Amino acid sequence: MGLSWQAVPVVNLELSTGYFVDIAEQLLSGILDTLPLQVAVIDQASNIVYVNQAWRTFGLFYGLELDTDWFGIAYLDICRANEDTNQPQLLHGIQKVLNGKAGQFSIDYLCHTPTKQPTWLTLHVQPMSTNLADSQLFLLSLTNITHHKQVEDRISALTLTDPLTGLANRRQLEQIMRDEWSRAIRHQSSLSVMMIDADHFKQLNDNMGHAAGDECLKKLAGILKHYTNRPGDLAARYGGEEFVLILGQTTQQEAIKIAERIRQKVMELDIRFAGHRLMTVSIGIASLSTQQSHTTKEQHARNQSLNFSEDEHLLIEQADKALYVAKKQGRNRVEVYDKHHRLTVPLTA
Ligand SMILES: Nc1nc2c(ncn2[C@@H]2O[C@H](COP(=O)(O)OP(=O)(O)OP(=O)(O)O)[C@@H](O)[C@H]2O)c(=O)[nH]1
Repeated sequence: MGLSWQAVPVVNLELSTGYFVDIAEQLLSGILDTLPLQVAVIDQASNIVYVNQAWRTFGLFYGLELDTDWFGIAYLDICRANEDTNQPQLLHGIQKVLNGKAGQFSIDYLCHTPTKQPTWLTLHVQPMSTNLADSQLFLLSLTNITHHKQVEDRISALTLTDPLTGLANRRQLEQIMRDEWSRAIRHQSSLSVMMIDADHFKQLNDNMGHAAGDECLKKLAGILKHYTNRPGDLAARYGGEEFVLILGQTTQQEAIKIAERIRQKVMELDIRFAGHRLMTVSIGIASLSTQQSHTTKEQHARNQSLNFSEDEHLLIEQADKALYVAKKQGRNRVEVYDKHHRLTVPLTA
């Protein structure tokens, strides 16, 4: 028999209770099977008592048949078998709801199926207010949020990346600098920062044109990327024709070697402008040695009011001063922050 919303109240009056329940069940399962989100009902032991069509369809990606008998399978066992990201939090959260210790639980997690691209899902579980069964039932839903996550990732890449060179932008540089600075202090390890500036770039632009200037910056960025491959390293465009490298667990001596290689590689690009002039870079280096990070850690311990956010900019400021000296000394050279102006972490009185 066909069913429409208008038809329900009219036929309702003449229906026996059993027949009405039958129609209501059809209507309900029709609604649940039409939903794009995956719905299951589980009992207190997490055993599945109902799944909708979207749930069955998603089962195909695990290599299961559409008519798989889901009933009686413990959902927590499924979670344990799939070593998805956030599995411990997922199990813990569901268990808390089943034990009545939480009113509901939601989590976003990355789900790996053997036959589908990794899929981001939001899992939501909460008790149902129903007296249909002796035991408490719980509604569990899975919503596919992969598309939203991809958009989110794209936006965050755009906000953290320089569009011309693909290197980190200043915002990302500040975040990573903060992390690497506190890591160096915590582990009393070395940390170096390098500031790199293209020489006579105004002249290069004027002579070759702005578009060619852009291409030169991209080539320079490619070299910088090559020397920042280790975890804790970052190459960032600081602005215009100025770049900053963060080199985690890198001593001053190691940073000098890297800087010299970068300087050589830029010359090997053999970009010439204004007749004969070779494109070159000037580089300033500042380093936090293991002793200095140790001292800084002690100072921090002594004085909790010391402001970390002021400290983390110190190396960039010092590298900038060293770069200024490199420019003054004639360009196409590497300078280290002056020994006589050793890294001094500000101490409050
Ligand atoms: N093509 C291009 N040029 C840029 C970009 N950003 C900054 N510049 C140019 O870089 C030049 C920097 O000039 P200056 O600050 O005078 O420095 P310089 O000519 O390199 O001189 P020194 O640093 O002293 O060697 C300016 O002409 C800017 O217009 C960019 O994204 N693309």
